Amino acid sequence: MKLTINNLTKTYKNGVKAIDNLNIEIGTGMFGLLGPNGAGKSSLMRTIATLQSPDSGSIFFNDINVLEDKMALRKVLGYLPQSFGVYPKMSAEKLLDYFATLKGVKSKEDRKKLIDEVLEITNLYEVRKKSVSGYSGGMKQRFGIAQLLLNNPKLIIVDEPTAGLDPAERHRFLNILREVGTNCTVIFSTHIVEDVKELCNEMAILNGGRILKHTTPMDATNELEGQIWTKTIERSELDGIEANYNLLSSNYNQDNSLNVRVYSAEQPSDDFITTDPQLDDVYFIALKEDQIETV
Ligand SMILES: Nc1ncnc2c1ncn2[C@@H]1O[C@H](COP(=O)(O)OP(=O)(O)OP(=O)(O)O)[C@@H](O)[C@H]1O
Repeated sequence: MKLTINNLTKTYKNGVKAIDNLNIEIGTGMFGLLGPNGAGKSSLMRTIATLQSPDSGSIFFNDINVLEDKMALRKVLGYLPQSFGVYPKMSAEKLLDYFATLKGVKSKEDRKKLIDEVLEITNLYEVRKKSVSGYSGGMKQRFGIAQLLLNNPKLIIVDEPTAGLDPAERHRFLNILREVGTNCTVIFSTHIVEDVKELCNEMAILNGGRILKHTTPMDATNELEGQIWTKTIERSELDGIEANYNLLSSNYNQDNSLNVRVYSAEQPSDDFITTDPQLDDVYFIALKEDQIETV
């Protein structure tokens, strides 16, 4: 399985360049697309999902020319948008039956088998008779996965699916995605670094419509070994640290002191100690370096 994107560019009518000459290759497995608000994640995903056209560039999924043959891609695509809109007052079972009919599953028996299967996978079987409009946020997201599984997709695109979920629901959702993502390409967008760490074997950091880094979570953190330094400071010292060092993040402790994390090839000063690099560090470094370059 291979998704290949070359020189993709999209500028909206208001002049915002949401995708800027983007090139990437994505293989089988869970791929995390990490980026801040407005980075272009949804624009990229909608373009891959054939819901909007780019200005230029090409997208291939295996041998399907996505921009030329939208229908061929749609047959193998499962897409969960950022917001699904309002669900009708219909049970999950009935709504899935409606979607399966739309997707061309003609036999009632086949539909029943398929629907039971996707309800089991998404842990919704017990609540299949309940109205989807009354589901919690997490259940709705799992229902979104159930509906996209109906056509046995080879390419699954999920746009910020964990936004707004409580920790238990988020966990349940990620576990389901992990299960369905073993034999296909799953592109998963998020601004939560932890999601990528937990779920993805490959990742890219996106900002300003460009790929800043394409890596694996493990390689990315290994690369920073020995270059992340920490110390505990008082709140009043923070401005000085920010002015003198490459500050990545600061977190409050219970006693209102702060733990700061600094990026430096050498020990910044005697009172800093090295610490294990985290994926957050990778993300902050990529965004900082991009900021410096674009200034
Ligand atoms: N239909 C549109 N018309 C004009 N500008 C748009 C449109 N959709 C998105 N944009 C702009 O394009 C840029 C990229 O937006 P996009 O929604 O793709 O980013 P994102 O990474 O998904 O952000 P978020 O995490 O906030 O959803 C932003 O500046 C956004 O305001």
